[in-house]
Amino acid sequence: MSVLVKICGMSDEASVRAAVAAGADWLGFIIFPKSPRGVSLAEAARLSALKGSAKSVAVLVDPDDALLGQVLRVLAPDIIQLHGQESPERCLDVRNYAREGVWKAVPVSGAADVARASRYAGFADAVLFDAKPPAGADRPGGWGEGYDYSLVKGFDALPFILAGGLTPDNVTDAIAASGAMAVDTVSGVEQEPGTKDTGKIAAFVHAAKRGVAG
Ligand SMILES: O=C(O)c1ccccc1N[C@@H]1O[C@H](COP(=O)(O)O)[C@@H](O)[C@H]1O
Repeated sequence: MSVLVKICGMSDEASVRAAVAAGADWLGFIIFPKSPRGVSLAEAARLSALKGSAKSVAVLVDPDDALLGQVLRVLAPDIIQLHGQESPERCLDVRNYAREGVWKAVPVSGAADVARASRYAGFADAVLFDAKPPAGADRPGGWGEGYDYSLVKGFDALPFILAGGLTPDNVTDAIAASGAMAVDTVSGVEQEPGTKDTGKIAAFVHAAKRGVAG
C-alpha cells in the first residue's frame, strides 16, 4: 500500500490543483490567523470544492465550540487536526464536528514525548507527530523543523502521521526511518512562508508515494 500524503497550508487554487493532480490524499487548511498560511473559513470552503477525491483537513489550535460550529457549517471538513494543547477528552468532543475524525498533533523531541502520545488512544483517530516549535513561537507548527524520525518507529497505540521538516528530498528516508504510512508537510513545499511551490508539491507527493515504510 502506498504511503498517504497530506499537503497542508493550501491557500491558492494552483496549489490545490497541483496537489490533487499529483495524488495527494488530504489537503490541509490552516484556520489560525497568526499563520502565514492562514485562510478564512470561506476561502477554505471555496478551495475545498476543488479537492476531487482528496479529503479536507481543518487545522485548528485550541478551538472553542463557537469556532467549531462555524467550521462545520462553512467547511464541513473530513478531518479536524488539533494542533494546540487539547486534552484527550477534548479530542473526543471535537469528533462531533468532523465527518471522519480527529487527529491530535503531538510535539516530539524525545522518546518520552512519543510514549505520552498513547494517552490519545480511544480519544483521537490518529496522532500527528511534529517537531516542537521554537521557544517564544507565536504558532505551534509550520516551522520546517525536523527531529529524529526513528523515535516514532514501532508506535502502535493508534495510527500516526509523520510531520515536521519533511521535504521532497528527505521524505523517502524519513518514511524508511519512521515506518510512517502517512506523511504531512507545509513549509517543505513552499518558496517562502505562505507561498506554495507547485513543483515541490508534485515532487513531494511522488517521492512519498515511492517511499517504503521500514
Ligand atoms: O503551518 C502553520 O503555520 C501552522 C500553524 C498552526 C498550526 C499548525 C501549523 N502547521 C502544521 O505544522 C506541521 C508541519 O509543518 P512543517 O512541514 O514542519 O513546516 C503540519 O502538520 C502543519 O499542519
